[in-house]
Amino acid sequence: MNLHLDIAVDLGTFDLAVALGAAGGAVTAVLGPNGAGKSTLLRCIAGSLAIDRGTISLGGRVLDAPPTTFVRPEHRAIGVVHQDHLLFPHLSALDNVAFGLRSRGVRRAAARDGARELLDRLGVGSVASSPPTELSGGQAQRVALARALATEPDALLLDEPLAALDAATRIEVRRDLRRHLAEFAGPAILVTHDPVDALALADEVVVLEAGRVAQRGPIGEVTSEPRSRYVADLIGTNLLVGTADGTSLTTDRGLVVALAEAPRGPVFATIAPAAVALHRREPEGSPRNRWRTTVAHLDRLGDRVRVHAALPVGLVAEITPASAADLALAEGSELWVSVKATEVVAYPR
Ligand SMILES: Nc1ncnc2c1ncn2[C@@H]1O[C@H](COP(=O)(O)OP(=O)(O)OP(=O)(O)O)[C@@H](O)[C@H]1O
Repeated sequence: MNLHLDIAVDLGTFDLAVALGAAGGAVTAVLGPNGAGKSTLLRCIAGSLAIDRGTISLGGRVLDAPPTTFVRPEHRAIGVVHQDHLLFPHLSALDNVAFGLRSRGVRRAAARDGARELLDRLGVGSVASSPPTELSGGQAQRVALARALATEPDALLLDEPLAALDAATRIEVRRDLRRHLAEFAGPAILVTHDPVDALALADEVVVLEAGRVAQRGPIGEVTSEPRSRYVADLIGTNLLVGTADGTSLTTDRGLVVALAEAPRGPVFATIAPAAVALHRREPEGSPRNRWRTTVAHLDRLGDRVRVHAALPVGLVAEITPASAADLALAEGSELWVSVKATEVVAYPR
């Protein structure tokens, strides 16, 4: 059961144009900054928003293909889990899960049996008779997943399913979700802001920016060769965009960077923040890349300090608090930055 879509939607101030395929049994994470169009994409698949052009099909069945075909949301066999679970407040957890089965014509007793079994499977059987207001965030999210799975959907859509949970619950629900997604035979699309969710849960990643696919592929590939500032920021690495001539690369900010081996033409390049060395005086010896700059700002990140060099150098270095103290770094202070040519990893744009 594969999901295929190639769609265009025009919302006036925003337009979405996306093509993607998601295989049965695979989890595809959709990542992207606020306003990139992630929720709009899910609404199109779920059927709460009709597309303007293109097609959406699931298991070969066409769900939306204007102007001829539009399958209503309740006939799409797609389960949806939202960030805020959206359980019916006047129904118990059990009846929330049974509701979907009832609306598909399953008799009351059988629907409640099915719902009870699912709640047990998801580890929330003990709160079956509680109303949503008496559930913790983690319990409510498990009930919401049970409700989505109850009708045996052909595909699952999860819109930031872990975002409303506290840190400890999030880890627990993420682990359970991983297990349930592994058992799910259809395609699952997971919208998330959190690269940890994508790493833990997804097989494939699609990065959306401004309504377009900026990058896609297996998660390891996307993170090892970022092709947008959004992805580079997400994984915390330096991304250079420029043109290479075989020995060096000139960035779009006018910085010339020596390379150990270089493709020619338009390239991206990454430099790990830990590979950016800082010095109070001009470094001696081998580094071919050395620049005099100032500190634009400093961030403390766990047991590391991230030092942002001013433009046009614009690189971020990651050092220990002890080194930051040795270097007497403060915003505006002068420093030298060096990077070995072998630490610059370039790949074609
Ligand atoms: N019904 C609508 N009419 C007009 N514009 C809309 C409509 N719905 C969403 N938009 C716009 O579409 C853009 C994409 O919104 P969307 O909610 O899909 O982004 P998102 O990637 O899910 O963002 P977030 O991460 O903040 O949830 C936004 O600029 C939003 O204002």
